[in-house]
Amino acid sequence: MAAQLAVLQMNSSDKVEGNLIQAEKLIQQAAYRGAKVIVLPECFASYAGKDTLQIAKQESDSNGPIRQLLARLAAQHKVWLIGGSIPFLPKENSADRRAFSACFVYNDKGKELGQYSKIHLFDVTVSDSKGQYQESKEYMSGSHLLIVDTPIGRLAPLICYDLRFPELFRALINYGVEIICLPSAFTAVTGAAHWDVLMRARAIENFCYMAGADQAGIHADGRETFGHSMIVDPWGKVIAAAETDQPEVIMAEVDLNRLHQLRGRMPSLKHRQDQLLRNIKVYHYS
Ligand SMILES: O=C(O)CNC(=O)[C@H](CS)NC(=O)CCC(=O)C(=O)O
Repeated sequence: MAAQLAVLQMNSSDKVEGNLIQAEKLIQQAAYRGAKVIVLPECFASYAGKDTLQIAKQESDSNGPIRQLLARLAAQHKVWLIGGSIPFLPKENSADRRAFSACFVYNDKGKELGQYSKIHLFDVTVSDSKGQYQESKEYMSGSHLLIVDTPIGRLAPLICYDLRFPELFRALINYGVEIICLPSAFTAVTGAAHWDVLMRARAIENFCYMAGADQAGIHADGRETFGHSMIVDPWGKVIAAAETDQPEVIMAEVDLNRLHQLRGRMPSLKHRQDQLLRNIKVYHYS
């Protein structure tokens, strides 16, 4: 059964209220156009602000206003929401000074199913106006994966920089995942160099759909994100992409029959030689 998957491209500021209005408008648009699953971008509620820990504590349980809004919108529009990322600090970690960057997932009845917290943190030097990124200053790494069985397929969220770690995608494929969602805030510089290639590579090597919801444009601290939100099919074809660097809804059909047909015709996932590679002999002449 083919069904609609949507990714939202946003330009989030450091003002929560305006961002939530932007997110709600785009969710409404996507639902109106028939989306069954909607993916929000990384830091959709607040980006490049100074409120990470404050939001993380406010959202420490499902009564947090942002988590409540996502649950309400999912039920109201009867859509699954892959909730981008928000800062999150569970009560048991309340003494910590850093948060998790968490993607909360909601089914179409508004039930919060769980969250994935970003594992790989972007401590990187980029030749842009910000230069030195140190995500680990504000965030801690997550330590689990989340997989949900949705009406359009078995789906898992990862977040942004995770895209550069192919082993993480393989771990998900080993559990039968068919759609990998990537809430992101790729920098304009590294996005221009790698976003398209990495998104297509992950889709090709795992025969999965890739749904990248990216931040776009200029943000509160002057940093620029790449946009180019896109949906890539299991053959590596970009089947839907943002046409602008403005907030917009990008949608495509997911066809699981085609995904499994492709995996059958090119069973590379079955041809893996993990066992051999684990104990492989290596001859190194220098
Ligand atoms: O820190 C925050 O406030 C929110 N998090 C982000 O914007 C994160 C870390 S700075 N951005 C990325 O991970 C970009 C990855 C990327 O661009 C790449 O892998 O090339």
